Amino acid sequence: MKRVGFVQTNPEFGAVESNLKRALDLASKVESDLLVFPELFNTGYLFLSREEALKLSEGLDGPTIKRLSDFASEHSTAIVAGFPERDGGKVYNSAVAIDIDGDVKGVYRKTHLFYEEKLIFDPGDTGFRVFDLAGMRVGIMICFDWVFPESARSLALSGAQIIAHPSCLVMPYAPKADPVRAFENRVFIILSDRSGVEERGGKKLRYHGMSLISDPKMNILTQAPEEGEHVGIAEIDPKLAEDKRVNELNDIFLDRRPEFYGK
Ligand SMILES: NC(=O)CCCC(N)=O
Repeated sequence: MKRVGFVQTNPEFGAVESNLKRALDLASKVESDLLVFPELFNTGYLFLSREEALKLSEGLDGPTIKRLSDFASEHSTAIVAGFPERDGGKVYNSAVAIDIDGDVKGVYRKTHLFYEEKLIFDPGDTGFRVFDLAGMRVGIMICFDWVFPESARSLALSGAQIIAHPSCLVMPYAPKADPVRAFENRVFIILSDRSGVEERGGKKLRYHGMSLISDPKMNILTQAPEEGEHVGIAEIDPKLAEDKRVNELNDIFLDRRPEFYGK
């Protein structure tokens, strides 16, 4: 069995140090093998320009990743966390995967940018990736990726037992949809959504929280409320995600007929 969880936070835009501190203080209250932090958890979401995103972005050798890596090795907890990633002149809406010894296994760069993110970030170029974290196969999709069924399906076909879903939900659907994505792929999903309201540059965004952990049969094992900062933990058997059978004659992956599925 493994203990996995989400850390739902309400980051203050641009206040990286205090956002990091609050998230890690919350995370240190639990014992877990894997914790998922929200999309852009260290900076906040409501960037007003690409320049602002470049200014607040960091490489894998930056201070945010260092702090997360130190936490991972001190607590033997693998981490998936969303952050604005700088790579040369590019800036991505990314999520880092860090193993229990603090080893930075890599990043996933958000494939499907939402609305004005298209004016801020470069489109992700990693494709959907599965990482070995704490002895589990963990795939990552970021927020709006969930709308495209191909995201979760690609990760499940690549062997993900768990999908980490760091998010800043401005629409209320993902907490209803993620258990379905879990069921139709027979995987666990950890939705780690931020909460709170951001108001800047004449814009206002309200986030939905409702972080959750779903098992492969659509059971919600734990869920946070819409408001506030919360850690949610569930004890799971990742191997349950390897059983894709519906009954003795049907298997959701062996029965696929991609020749009829179009592009
Ligand atoms: N940050 C995002 O990608 C928001 C996407 C829309 C939603 N699913 O709320």
